[in-house]
Amino acid sequence: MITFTNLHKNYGKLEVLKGLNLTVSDGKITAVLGPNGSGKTTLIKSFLGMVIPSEGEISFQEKNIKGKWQYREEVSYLPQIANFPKNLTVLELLKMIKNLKGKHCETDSLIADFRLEPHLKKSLGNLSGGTKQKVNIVLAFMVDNPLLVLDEPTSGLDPVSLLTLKRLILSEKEKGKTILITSHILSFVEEIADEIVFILEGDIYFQGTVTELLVQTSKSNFEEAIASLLLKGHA
Ligand SMILES: Nc1ncnc2c1ncn2[C@@H]1O[C@H](COP(=O)(O)OP(=O)(O)OP(=O)(O)O)[C@@H](O)[C@H]1O
Repeated sequence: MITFTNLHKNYGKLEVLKGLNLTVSDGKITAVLGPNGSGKTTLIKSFLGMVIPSEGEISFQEKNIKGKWQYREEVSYLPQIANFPKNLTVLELLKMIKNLKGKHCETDSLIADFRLEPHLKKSLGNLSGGTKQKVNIVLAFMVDNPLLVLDEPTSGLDPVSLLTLKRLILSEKEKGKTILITSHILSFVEEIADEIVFILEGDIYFQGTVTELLVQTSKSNFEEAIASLLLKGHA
């Protein structure tokens, strides 16, 4: 379980998170939604220790994470933007990361699932955006960790790869893992998420299931329900 309590984050004068309170339950897929710039990545990076909150507390499995790093060994993270070294090949990068992890890493099935074999000997700098994202996905899923934090994993993927990713995430959930995800692909979120968290104006504007969101917004479909939340933010 991850708990954010009274989380504030300012970048200079810009107040991004304004006393946010959120609990992310174990064994569920929780999707964090919100307009561009609402603070989704900031929230995720605060949990990972990559952004230092201005105020507030974050705990993981009931322990405050402040100043700690060991908990990160239980977390697999897919960053929104992967900055790969351009001159390495895909295979070289995978080998390097496997060595650094020092844990068992399972890449063969992921490479096959995402049809990456033809790209293994290519330099990362020469890959298309979608293929780079597939490498990013392999890196995030290759270690068997109980918590997966996925920042825009759908970015640039074609429909077949999107389906492969969806199946992969659901199979990880079946193993009892906790998945925290951001995505702007609403059909994807609607299909996989157990819990929707909508961030607006620096705080949680809605938290609940898709069905609860439809009831609260009096809309008949998920897209319209999200649009109505977004429009409130622009009102
Ligand atoms: N290191 C930084 N320094 C200054 N401002 C930042 C920094 N990181 C993020 N911001 C600003 O904080 C706000 C929230 O950014 P964040 O990336 O968390 O949003 P997001 O909800 O993930 O957006 P998107 O949907 O576009 O990915 C934005 O206005 C962004 O420009």
